[in-house]
Amino acid sequence: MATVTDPMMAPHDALDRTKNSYPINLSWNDVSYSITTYKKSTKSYETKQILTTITGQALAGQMVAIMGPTGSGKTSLLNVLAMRCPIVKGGDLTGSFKVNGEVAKEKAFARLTSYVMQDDAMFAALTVKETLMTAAHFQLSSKLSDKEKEDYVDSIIAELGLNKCRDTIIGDAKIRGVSGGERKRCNIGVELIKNPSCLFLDEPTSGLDSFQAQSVMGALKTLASNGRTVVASIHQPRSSIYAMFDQLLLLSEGKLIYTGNAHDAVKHFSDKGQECPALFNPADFFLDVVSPDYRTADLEKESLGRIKMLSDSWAKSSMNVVEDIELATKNAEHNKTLKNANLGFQSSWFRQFQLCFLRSFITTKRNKVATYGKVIASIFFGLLLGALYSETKYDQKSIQDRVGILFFFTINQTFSNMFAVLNSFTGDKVVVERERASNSYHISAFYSAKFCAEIPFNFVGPILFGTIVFWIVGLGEGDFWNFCVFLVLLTQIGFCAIALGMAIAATAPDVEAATAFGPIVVVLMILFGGFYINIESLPVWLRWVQYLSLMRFAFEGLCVNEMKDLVFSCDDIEEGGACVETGQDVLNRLSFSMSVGEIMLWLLVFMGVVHVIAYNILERKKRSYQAFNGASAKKLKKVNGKVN
Ligand SMILES: Nc1ncnc2c1ncn2[C@@H]1O[C@H](COP(=O)(O)OP(=O)(O)OP(=O)(O)O)[C@@H](O)[C@H]1O
Repeated sequence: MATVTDPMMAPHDALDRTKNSYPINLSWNDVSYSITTYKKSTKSYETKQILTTITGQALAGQMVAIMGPTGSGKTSLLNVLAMRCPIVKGGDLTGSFKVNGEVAKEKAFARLTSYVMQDDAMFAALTVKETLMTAAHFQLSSKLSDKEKEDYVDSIIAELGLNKCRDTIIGDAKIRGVSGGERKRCNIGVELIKNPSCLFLDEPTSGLDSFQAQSVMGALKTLASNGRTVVASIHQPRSSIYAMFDQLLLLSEGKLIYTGNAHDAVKHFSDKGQECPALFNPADFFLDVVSPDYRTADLEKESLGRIKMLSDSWAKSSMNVVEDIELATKNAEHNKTLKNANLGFQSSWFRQFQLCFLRSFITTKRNKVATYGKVIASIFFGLLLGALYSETKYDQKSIQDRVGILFFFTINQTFSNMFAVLNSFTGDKVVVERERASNSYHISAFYSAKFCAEIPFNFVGPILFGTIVFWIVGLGEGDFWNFCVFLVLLTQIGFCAIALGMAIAATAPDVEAATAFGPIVVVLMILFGGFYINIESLPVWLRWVQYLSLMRFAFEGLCVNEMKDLVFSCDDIEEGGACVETGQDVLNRLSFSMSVGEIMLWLLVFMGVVHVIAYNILERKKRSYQAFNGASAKKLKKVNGKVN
């Protein structure tokens, strides 16, 4: 077993993963959680009671199961115990929760604990080893060598039985990767990296077959045996898994039915007249007894009556108390650790940037279809467009051709860059949320790394496309300097579009919302782009919108670069027709009056402002959690005027 420096303590305090130096004992009393919402149909406030006066404890060295039928409040209770109950409007959390007999600070507690969510949030293109190594670089002290970190990761891989798939990518619905069980174990491995003293797991066996479930729970039991506190919500454990649990907390309809020694539960139920048949899995039996049965009115009445009897009798039971004082005395020393836990980051900002950059870069690079597809499509469309506009000369017809092709460049450059980042950035946010909860990095390091990693792959295609078309069509009179300015403008437009994509992705709650909102933004920018309607023709009260349109200035920049020195022949004009003799006349007609330098500066400012907005949105989206004693219920009162 690897020995590694404890991430929370002095860097040279050796810590053996086979034992836990900082035991954590949790106790909670009368925990209730409700959500009050305003129902338009009844025009009144309704309170949904999710948890009702839950009392219990989870001690170091124990594996605790939170069981109950679906919707009984398992995840809600787990969130409360992990101090990660999301703030919901109208949410009210009351009761007390103590760590080693004392009230704990959320950040310090988060440092010593890990939470394995039900949905595995990892980068699909990274292998199991790369995923765990990245977590190790984020979570372990930078004073450890890479070799030490690798040994540590290898020990976790071995412990979780992931050796066979260590170099297989995680995968997702689109790319085939590791199996569901391996994915789940890898997710647990990520949370084990910081060597937590206490581990919360939401349905760790969901989606696993019976054998895989047994092996995952076996690994967790070993962790608990090493002095850690393991609390897991679990749906229907097989009997051998149930036998691993030391404590059982059984819920039904948000109420406590039993909490205490898991092996005494059968006797407790028997005392209440609910006899578990011989050779029956106790877990199955408990769920049968505490599940409401809505099939018929009679069955519903009978089952709800039984649940009420069981929960009422438990509420009156003398076992339904927790001794905080005893826990506090026992663990006074360890509370120093909790108070003095190092809340800072384990690696420098630059290292965080480097790791986030590498991860994003690898992710994009491994998406070969998209990467090579973009290059091939750029060459193909470049040649096609080149062929289409190859007859463009310097006559009057060519004015429309030139303006048209430049607006096409503007749309293409904005669209392709923005949409590439919309998808990838929105997907990344789920992982980022988990990593932020474990204080892995500054969000600024992630944000800037993501932007930089997007550049190379989104850069090549459009530049290739622009180069082919420029030379085939003979834009800018084939002048090399003009070509350089053209490429700089294309690059700037691409950078601005990436920034815009990041801002939309940061705002949108998910990929669907981002891809629905993205086209609306693009269409608005096209309308105010100066091609379909002259900017001088815009209603005065709407003119300000043009300053928000990337395309308006991008298009002006490309037009000015192309047109400023051009002279057009009037040979193809019919007699009496008006002739536009110079490129400057075209610019005047389009109401474009800025110089290329001014436009480049404007694009730079646009990009900077969008980045600042996007970054701030992301920064503010950090999840905050519900405090005890109804802080957010007051919020509802304030917002809506009254609470029932
Ligand atoms: N934010 C919320 N707003 C309204 N109701 C909620 C909210 N969160 C949870 N609930 C409700 O609280 C109850 C308990 O939910 P919870 O997810 O804790 O149950 P669970 O036992 O984990 O269920 P499952 O086994 O299906 O995951 C459910 O009826 C759920 O609909």
